[in-house]
Amino acid sequence: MIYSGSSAAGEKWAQMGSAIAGLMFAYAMFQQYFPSFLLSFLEKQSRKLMGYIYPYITITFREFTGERLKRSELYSDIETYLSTHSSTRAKRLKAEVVKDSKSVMLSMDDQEEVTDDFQGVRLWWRSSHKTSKTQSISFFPAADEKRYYSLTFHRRHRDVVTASYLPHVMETGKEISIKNRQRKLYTNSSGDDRGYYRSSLWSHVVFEHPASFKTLAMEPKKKQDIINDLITFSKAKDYYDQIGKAWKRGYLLYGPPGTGKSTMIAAMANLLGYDVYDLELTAVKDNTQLRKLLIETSSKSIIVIEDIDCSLDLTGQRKKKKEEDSEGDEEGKEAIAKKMGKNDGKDGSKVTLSGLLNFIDGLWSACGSERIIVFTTNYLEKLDPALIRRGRMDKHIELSYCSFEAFKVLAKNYHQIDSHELFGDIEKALGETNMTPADVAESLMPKCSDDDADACLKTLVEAISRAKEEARMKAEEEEAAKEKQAEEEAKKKEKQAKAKSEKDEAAENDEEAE
Ligand SMILES: Nc1ncnc2c1ncn2[C@@H]1O[C@H](COP(=O)(O)OP(=O)(O)OP(=O)(O)O)[C@@H](O)[C@H]1O
Ligand SMILES: [Mg+2]
Repeated sequence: MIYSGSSAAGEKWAQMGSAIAGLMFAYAMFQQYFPSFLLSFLEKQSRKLMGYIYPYITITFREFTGERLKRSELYSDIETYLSTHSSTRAKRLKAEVVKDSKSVMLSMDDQEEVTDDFQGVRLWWRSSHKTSKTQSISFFPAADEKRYYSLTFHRRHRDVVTASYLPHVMETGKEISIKNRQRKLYTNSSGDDRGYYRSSLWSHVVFEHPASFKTLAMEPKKKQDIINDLITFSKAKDYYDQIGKAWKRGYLLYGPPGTGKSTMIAAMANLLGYDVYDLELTAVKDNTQLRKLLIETSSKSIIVIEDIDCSLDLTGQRKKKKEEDSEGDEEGKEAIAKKMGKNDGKDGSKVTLSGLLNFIDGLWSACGSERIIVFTTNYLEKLDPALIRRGRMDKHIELSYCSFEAFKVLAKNYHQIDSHELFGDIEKALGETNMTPADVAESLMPKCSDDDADACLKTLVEAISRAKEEARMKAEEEEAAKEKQAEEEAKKKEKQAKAKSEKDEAAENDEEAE
């Protein structure tokens, strides 16, 4: 239980404060007139005396610790813990919006004091801040103001506080923040777009994509298989520890445009409650920046690199490598990739294949945990085998043209129907034509308020037969082009043969004349 700062405690502390001030003054007088051995004796005794009359211990928890001014996790946990425990009691509160911008989290304002009871122990929490007195101009406005929480308790409860109370605060704080977590969609901005020095490499917006596995059009068995894989991964911390692998998993989503690759990433994030880091490789300066970006990602996140084949000329690097280096050892790879990196400089990014491979599966990839890396591509065959080998991309998922099973999911999403007389025709037509789920979805979407399921399904049947006709014409055109090419080649060959025979004849005539 937490109560707001009781006046009894306040008075008690005020009295103690004046007693201490008196002692300090007396101590200053002693320092002037007494020899040092007597001073140290008196110091010891006064400390003992202080122990009797002021038996309280205070622990301070600062907001920022460490060199990189990283916000202390413990501070955040305490803040969240006190937000639920103290907001009903404290009189001055700060408000912050959380979770889908629908709820507000209240936390203690500065200089506010609350008390908490834990296993019969009374504790006092106080939030304060110190403003730096230096006159220097700072790049970091936040760094001048140092916030901290102080926790005061009787020294006889020291063991309870350190062994049970603080872990309880951390655990409860973490639980509450997971519940309130507002998920984020991050993107990496190029260096110039960023604000002042030392700001994060990532910028973010709230992640609110409505996609889910329920609405994703796909064969049910395949879908369930992916869901099971994801859930198993998210619960496998101990297993990954046991087998000595970093707790991460790579997915490669491939298939033609409009088959639901991006939609599936959103569904994955929604299923697991992870943040999404959409990594734009072309905006990454070099391999060092790529590593920094990786370090700055949080756990419980999905790192996405869309259209990996377009992001960098990775295959080109590898091909060159193969030409120049037949051994295929790791060092060779590094050297060639580095060389190619120089060439890449002209289009703004110096990220190399080697840098990317290290990002996914190197030593640095193990810092942080519970991360999923997803690559998407339209052309699987364009990718370097090193990039998509198991361990880097553990699970390869093909998203292909709309099957009848996938269509049924879309029909249910868009019109809440499980069957219809047109389903038979649609099943037959979809079996004969390649149509993406995006195209099917577009036909199923009502175009005016009068459009019902009947109308939309008819539109779809028409769209499929149009697509079939287009595909037939395209195939015919291709066939005609092929025939034309073959004809031209035959003509060319004939011409060459004729020219050769004429040349031979001329040579024979010359010989005869001689
Ligand atoms: N399998 C699917 N299930 C549900 N909707 C889908 C599916 N595939 C595509 N769509 C719909 O089509 C649109 C495009 O899909 P999406 O962006 O996921 O395709 P993509 O595979 O990422 O394409 P690209 O390769 O061009 O990036 C989405 O808005 C979505 O509504
Ligand atoms: Mg996409």
